[in-house]
Amino acid sequence: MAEQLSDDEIDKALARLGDWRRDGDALVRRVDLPSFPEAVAVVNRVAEIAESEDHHPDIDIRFSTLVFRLSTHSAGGITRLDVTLAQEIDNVVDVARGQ
Ligand SMILES: C[C@H](O)[C@H](O)[C@H]1CNC2=NC(N)=NC(=O)C2=N1
Repeated sequence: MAEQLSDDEIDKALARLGDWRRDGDALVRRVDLPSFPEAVAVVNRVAEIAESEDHHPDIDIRFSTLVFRLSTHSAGGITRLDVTLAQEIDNVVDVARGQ
């Protein structure tokens, strides 16, 4: 089972994950997409990745704005699984934006 990262390890991960912040026991990123269908397409792609890894984000969908919250429930905090998923979400968002 993945273990909680230390505060220092989380800070180092956040330095690489520029669009993410820490909120207590979770990594959080807000993403603004141009439209609702594009936001849902990002959610669907992230859902595929989450299923394949058996590691699932909390996702808030409000029109074309998404907020992802990543935490490892079984560990009670942030683990390497959350850092990996954050990077993968960044990749999905970049592709959706054509970057
Ligand atoms: C049984 C299943 O493997 C577990 O419930 C998985 C599913 N997805 C999960 N997702 C997250 N974010 N944390 C978990 O601890 C977790 N556990």
